[in-house]
Amino acid sequence: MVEDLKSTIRTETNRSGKLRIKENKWFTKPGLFKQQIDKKKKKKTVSANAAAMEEVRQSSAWVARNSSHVTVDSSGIEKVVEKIKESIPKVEWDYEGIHYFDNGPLTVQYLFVLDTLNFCFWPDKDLNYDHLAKGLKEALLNDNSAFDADRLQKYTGPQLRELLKWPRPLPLEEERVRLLHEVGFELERSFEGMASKLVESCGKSAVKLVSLITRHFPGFRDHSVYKGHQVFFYKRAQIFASDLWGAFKGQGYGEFNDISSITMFADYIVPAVLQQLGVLKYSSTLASIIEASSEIGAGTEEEVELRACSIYAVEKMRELLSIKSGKQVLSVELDLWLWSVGVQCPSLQHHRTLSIYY
Ligand SMILES: Nc1nc2c(c(CN[C@H]3C=C[C@H](O)[C@@H]3O)cn2[C@@H]2O[C@H](COP(=O)(O)O)[C@@H](O)[C@H]2O)c(=O)[nH]1
Repeated sequence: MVEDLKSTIRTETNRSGKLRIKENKWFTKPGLFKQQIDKKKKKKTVSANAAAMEEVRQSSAWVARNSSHVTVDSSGIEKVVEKIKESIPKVEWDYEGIHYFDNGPLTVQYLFVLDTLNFCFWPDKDLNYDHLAKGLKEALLNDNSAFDADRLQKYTGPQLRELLKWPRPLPLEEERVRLLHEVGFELERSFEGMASKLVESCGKSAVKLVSLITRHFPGFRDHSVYKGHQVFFYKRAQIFASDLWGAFKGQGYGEFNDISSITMFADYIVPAVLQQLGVLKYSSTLASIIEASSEIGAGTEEEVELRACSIYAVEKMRELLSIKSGKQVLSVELDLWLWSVGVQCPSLQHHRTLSIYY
C-alpha cells in the first residue's frame, strides 16, 4: 500500500497560480476623522474575513497541539518533502474529465450544487464522488434549468436519485435534499437565484467567498467543539472556491487574489493518505477502529483530530516545501495531489463518520 502511494507521488500538471498574501491587521484608535473611520471600516471588513479563515488554521493547530489519538510526525513530513521537493507533484483539476464546464455562470451554479452535495459517499460501497460529478453534469446537459433556484427548492429524494441515475436511496438522502432546498431558497432570496452573483460579490477574494457562504448557508458551517474549543474546517465552502479556481484556471469566476489562504479540505481520503505516508500517526485504538471499518461519531475527539491534524500537517508540508524548493506552494495543490493518490488506491482504509460536511 505504501509503495502504491509512493509510486504515484510524482504527477505533473500545467496549472499554476497567482499568489498574494494579505496582511491581517486589526487595531482601533479613538478620535479619528470620518474619512479615516471609513477607511478603517473597510479594513475591518477585510480583517474580519481574513480572521474567519485564519481560524481554520489556528484552531487546527490548537487541536494538533492538544491531541490524544492522532500525532503529526515532523520526521514523516520531512521525508515526504525530501522526496518531492525537486518536482512538486501537481495534479490538474478535473484530471478525470467528469465535471461540467461551459466557461460561464451555469458552471458556477453546477459547482455550487456539486459542493452542496459533496459529502459522505462511503455508506454505499458502490457510490463515490465521480458519480455525483458526472450525474449532475449529465442532468445539466439534459436540462439546463435543472439547477435553477426554484427547481432546487423542490427536489424530493426520489427525484434527486433519478437525476443522478442512482438505483437506490442515497446516503443521508433527506439531508442532501434539505441542503439543496436551503441553497435554492437563499440563492433566490439574496443572489438573484445565481451562484455566479454570490461569487461576483466577493471581489476576487476566496476568503470573502468562504465567509459569505458560511454566513448565508447554514449547511456549510462546518465546525466542531473539541475539548471545549471551537474548531473550524469549512470543507465544502473552501472546496467550492478551489473548484472555481481549478475549473476557470484562475481566470474570470475563478480569479482569486488570495487563493493561498485556502487550507486543505478535511475529508476522509486525505487523512488516510497522510497516515500511509507516515505524516500522521494514530493511537493503536484509533488504528484498529479504522481497520475494522467501525464508525467514528461526528464531533468525537478522534474525528476532530483526524481532520484538524490533516489541515495542520498539510500547512507544515507546504511551509517546508516552500522553504526547500524556493517556490510558493499552495495547500489546494497539495490537497488535490494527496486526494488523487488516495482515490487511486482502492485498498485505502479511511475513517467512517456520518456527516454532512465531508
Ligand atoms: N480533500 C479533498 N477531498 C475531496 C476532493 C474531491 C473532488 N475534488 C475534485 C476537484 C478536482 C478534482 O479533479 C476532483 O474531482 C472530493 N473530495 C472528498 O473525497 C471524499 C469522496 O471520496 P470517494 O468516496 O472515494 O469518492 C468525500 O469526502 C469528498 O467530499 C478533493 O479534491 N480534495
